[in-house]
Formats: sequence, C-alpha cells, structure tokens
Amino acid sequence: MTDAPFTVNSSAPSQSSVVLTGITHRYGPLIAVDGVSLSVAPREVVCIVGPSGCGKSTLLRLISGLETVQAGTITVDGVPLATADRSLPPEKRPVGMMFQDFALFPHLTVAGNIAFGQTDRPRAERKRRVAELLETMALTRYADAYPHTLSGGQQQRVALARAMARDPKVLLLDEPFSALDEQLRRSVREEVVRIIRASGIATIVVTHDPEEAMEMGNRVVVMEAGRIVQADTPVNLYQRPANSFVARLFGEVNRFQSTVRDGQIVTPLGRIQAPHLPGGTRVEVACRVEDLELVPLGARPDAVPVRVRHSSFLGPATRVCLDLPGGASEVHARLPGHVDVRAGEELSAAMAAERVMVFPAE
Ligand SMILES: Nc1ncnc2c1ncn2[C@@H]1O[C@H](COP(=O)(O)OP(=O)(O)OP(=O)(O)O)[C@@H](O)[C@H]1O
Repeated sequence: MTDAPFTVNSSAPSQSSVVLTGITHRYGPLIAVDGVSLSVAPREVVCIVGPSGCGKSTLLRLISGLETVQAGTITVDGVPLATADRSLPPEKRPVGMMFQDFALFPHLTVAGNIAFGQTDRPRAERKRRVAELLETMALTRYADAYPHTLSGGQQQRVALARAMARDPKVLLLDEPFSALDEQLRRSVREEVVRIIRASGIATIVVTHDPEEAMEMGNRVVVMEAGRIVQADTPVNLYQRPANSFVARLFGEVNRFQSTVRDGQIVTPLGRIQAPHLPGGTRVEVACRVEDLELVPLGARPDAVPVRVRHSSFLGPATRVCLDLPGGASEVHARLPGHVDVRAGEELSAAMAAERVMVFPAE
C-alpha cells in the first residue's frame, strides 16, 4: 500500500532562476491564484497542469508582466520583477513568452517576426541573432516567407524563436501545442523540448494535458482552484499522488469510499491492511485500472469474483468493464495488448496490494 504524502514540495533543488513567493491574484471577488510559491532552476522545464480555470495562465501572465502583481513577489536570478508595490514593465523583463495561437505578425516575414522586439540591439547583432535562431530552428530557408505559407509545426518554431530572440532567462509557453493536430503535436513537442533543453533557459509550460506535462517536464506542478496541490517529478506524481485529484489526473482509477476498522479497510475488491490508521477514519481507496489484476475464476483466494460487462480493444491495451458481485457497481481494468474476454465471462479480480492508494475521504 502506498502512503499518500500530504506535503507540497514546490521548490526547485538549487540556484533557482525564477522564484514566485506567496502570489495571490484576484479578479474582483474571484481568487484566481491563491498563495502560490514556486521556484524554477536554470535548465529546468517545469510544466503546470490543471483543469480549465485553475489559474495556470494567470500565473504566466503575472510573470510576464501582462498582469499586475497584487500580493507576493516574483524574482529572476534574485532580481525582483514584481512586488505589490513595484513592477518592471513587460518589455524590461528577461522573459520570453509563446502563446497558444503563436500570435505571429502576418505582415512580417519569418525573419521579421523573430527580429521583432529586439530594437534595443545594434542592427548587426540583431541580424546575427536572427540568423542563429533560424538555423537552430531549421528555418533558414523560410527566412523571407510569410507565416501563412508555413505549416503549423514551422509556425510553432518561428514563435519559439521569437520568444528566445532576446535571450530571456525565463521562457513561458502557454498551451504551446494546442493549435496543432494530434500527429504533428508529438513530433513538434519533441523538437521544442530538444531546443529548449539545449538552450538551458528555465522554462515554464502551461498545459491541460497531463501526458504532455509528464513528457516535457523535469517537474510537474499540479494546480487546482488557484493552488499548487503537488509539485514533483512525473514518477512521484504517478506513484505517490498527494490526493485523489492528482491520482485521477494521471490516469483512470477505481475508487471506493470506506472506513478503517481494526487496522483494515474493506472494499468491494478485498481487504487492505492499514495498521497505522486509527479506527473510524473515513478513507478513499484508489486503484489504477492497470493495477487491477484479472485471473481465472477461483485462481486466487484473495481475488473477488467479477463478471465482464464489455471490453474494448484500444491497440496497446484492452479495457475491460466488470460488474462486481450483486451488480451494484462496476470497476475497470486495463490489460496490456489484446486480451480476449467476452461479455458475461466470469473472472476473479484483485488489486495489486503494493500499488493501492489510500487518501483521506474528501
Ligand atoms: N481578465 C479576467 N477577468 C476576470 N476573470 C478572469 C480573467 N482572467 C481569468 N479570469 C478567471 O480566473 C480564473 C483563472 O483563469 P486562468 O485563465 O488563469 O485559468 P487557466 O487554468 O489558465 O484556464 P484555461 O486552461 O481554461 O486557460 C478563471 O476562473 C477565469 O475565469
């Protein structure tokens, strides 16, 4: 059984580049960001993930200066960018931002788009930087093309080049791949991550896609209702989620409400040992669908008889919907590959005990 940790670790290991401390932001009566503290180290890619409206974009807008800080502080390399009293204008911040619709200027060429905003640099230096970025992004031969003549992936790289053109200390990417179709998204994502990692710029990516967050981030920050619920490595988020919300964000789970009695928790899928929890504690037991084991009926004494309601072949896995005894509720299992089970078939199901999660009942 996994003990769910309730602490929130949102600090980067060392030498933080971006540090947010106690950021709270309201829109009228609505608290969009609620006491967020977060550090991102140089070379680190941190992904912020959470449902629509949880405050992800507001956080990015506060760092970039598009929104004024009301409470808390934001520093980059120890230099304050914004407090409730003082604020650097967006153009003075060492921050590059890329938006979900790329926001390229249609009347400027690719080179013109990348050069935009570098007016504080001598012309020769600006040209050199644009040429360098065109090469990094494999866009040199499109330098004089206009954005509408480029593919989605190419436009994406122009937008990234523009965000990187002023050599920012921090890159902010807001839903960077949502305008791309599914097939293109994966390859462009890999490309973008490679470029970002090679640049060494501390990067914050906002996404609502947990898989994207896990794939891109050294650390993933989960937000819910304006707060950080957990900030951790993808492995820890999956294996030791702080609560049921985080567990469900990173995969489908079977959930049961129960109460601890005599150091045990009884669920429809068997008993779980919980010697450290006081009797009477209300808990939620969660078991990922891939951690529900199916064996022939009667093959294991600790398994519970179930009846297949239906199954779906998904390519890499087969998802099986099962009725529990009495038909009162259903559970789901996800088995690797193609598994030939038929509706009505009787099997036994058991939770992989070492991976069952127990949370305080919500
Ligand atoms: N300018 C604004 N005025 C009033 N309310 C706003 C404003 N911008 C955002 N909000 C509200 O603040 C909350 C947080 O919004 P935010 O855009 O930061 O969330 P999000 O997590 O980025 O959502 P999404 O994934 O849908 O973009 C939401 O309830 C939103 O409706």
